[in-house]
Amino acid sequence: MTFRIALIAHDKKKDDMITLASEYRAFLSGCTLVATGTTGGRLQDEVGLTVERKHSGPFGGDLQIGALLVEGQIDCVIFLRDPMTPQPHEPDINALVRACDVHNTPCATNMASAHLVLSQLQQRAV
Ligand SMILES: O=C(CO)COP(=O)(O)O
Repeated sequence: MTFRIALIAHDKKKDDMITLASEYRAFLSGCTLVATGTTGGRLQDEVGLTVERKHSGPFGGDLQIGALLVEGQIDCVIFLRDPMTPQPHEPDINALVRACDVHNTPCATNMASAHLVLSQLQQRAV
């Protein structure tokens, strides 16, 4: 079984995303991955993952991923949000998280929940 996973991280959480993706690299390399622009670029360059890159978050990337999710093309969202820094595209961020709730799609917004979700999916993929 293969999963379609969206990976997104705010700037101060991008190092955490790289750490997370490196830890789950073997599993993630067997998944279909989509990411916002800058996050996706780092995942490609630093972890060697193949990632479909959407626009950067402030330029609509969260909305693009939200649209895919609404169309049933995303199984899980890992969205490492920065709760300490105001974001210019806060409405887009809220729209994506809301879409996850509307469509009952797992959405991990911090490292602890991301580990739980990815380890569970990894087990199911075997
Ligand atoms: O802002 C983001 C999510 O809201 C992330 O966008 P980037 O991956 O392009 O930095």
